[in-house]
Amino acid sequence: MPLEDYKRYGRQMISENFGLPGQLRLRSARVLVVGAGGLGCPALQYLAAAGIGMIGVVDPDQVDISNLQRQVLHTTAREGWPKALSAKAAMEAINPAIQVIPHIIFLNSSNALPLFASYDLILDCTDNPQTRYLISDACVALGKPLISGAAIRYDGQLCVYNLPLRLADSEDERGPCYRCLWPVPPKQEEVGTCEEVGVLGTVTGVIGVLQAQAAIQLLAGLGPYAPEEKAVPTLLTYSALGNPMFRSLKLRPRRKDCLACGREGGARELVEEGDYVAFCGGAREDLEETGRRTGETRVEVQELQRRREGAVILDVRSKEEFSICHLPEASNVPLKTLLRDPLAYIPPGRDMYVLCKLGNDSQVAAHALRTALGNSAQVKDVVGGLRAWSKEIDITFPMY
Ligand SMILES: Nc1ncnc2c1ncn2[C@@H]1O[C@H](COP(=O)(O)OP(=O)(O)OP(=O)(O)O)[C@@H](O)[C@H]1O
Ligand SMILES: [Zn+2]
Repeated sequence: MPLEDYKRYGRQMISENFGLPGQLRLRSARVLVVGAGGLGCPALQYLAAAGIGMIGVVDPDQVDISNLQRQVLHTTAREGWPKALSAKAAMEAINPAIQVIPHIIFLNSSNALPLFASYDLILDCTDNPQTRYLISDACVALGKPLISGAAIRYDGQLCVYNLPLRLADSEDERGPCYRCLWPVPPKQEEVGTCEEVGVLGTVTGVIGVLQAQAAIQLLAGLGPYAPEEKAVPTLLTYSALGNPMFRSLKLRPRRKDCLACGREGGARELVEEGDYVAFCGGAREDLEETGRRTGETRVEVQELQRRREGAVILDVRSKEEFSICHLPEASNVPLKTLLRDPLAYIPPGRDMYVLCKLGNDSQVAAHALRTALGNSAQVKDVVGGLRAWSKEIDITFPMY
């Protein structure tokens, strides 16, 4: 090892059971991180600092200002850069001795297997179910451990799938895979994204750092991953608002009927079939596109602008979103509250405009109101919501 590395990594090398062998294992390791977003950034930052010899970064996306609250490797000055390149620049500034390989691609069933083959360990730092199933199947097919993280709102999860249970044994006994735990994908309407329901930067930070921690421990053979230990696969859950904040659940063994790990060659077949989008319920419609579709009772923001004085405007966003910005004439009834008793919110005989951020929730609300009224055209929803308002009517109206 170069002399200066003794100085750079000294504090971790002197930790119990780490030593020079631990550092050399990190140095010769190849780790792939899929997603350089909220989870990927903190994970990559610590993997780079700890001296993982080769780190691959997969992300097709570009840095946006709305990412910076949690995607801590990116900077305001690098807005518009591919995230993989921005992450590489930040990681090399921390540690020039490591090799960072950017892959500016969307991971899919055609590129996953050849890409994963050159790495020892995979971190799933993505944010959608179809990619999670793909990554897991590819890891099972190639026998790679998968360190999976997830975070939304104030909550997060960490799990090591396909975990080699006895690192010292040649016998390939593994813990469960992602499909063993989640054989059926979540319903699309239950999959809230960070854009829709929010996430705290510190929550993705906690989980991303734990992913890096698990990677370092696995590679260096520390704690439950020490050669003489038998690893116990667990699911760790974190809730920033909870008490306790952390809970650890011991996982059941692999499912014998698992489509991926329960039969020889199953995982590879699944990857090759590449049916992930359909399996997870088909493509999600683009929010803005759905919001643009017009119908009889759907009005454009220009009509709302003309009719706003004296009109009844119902804003169905959450109270938190309403508190960020709203039209002065609007009153706030969050969608969930409205759906419980739509009739309670209908003003007798007056036109009502239903409004939300993008024009999706307002359609659901307007439909419920109309049904409660017996299909009256009195209720109109605003196409494109407040985003359209801020683009087309008032550019000083804040968009978040
Ligand atoms: N199949 C995939 N291949 C490569 N990267 C992926 C894939 N799926 C998701 N990602 C990346 O994972 C990252 C997840 O980051 P994060 O959850 O913080 O959300 P985001 O997409 O950056 O932000 P927002 O949801 O607020 O728009 C994103 O950068 C995204 O591009
Ligand atoms: Zn399985």
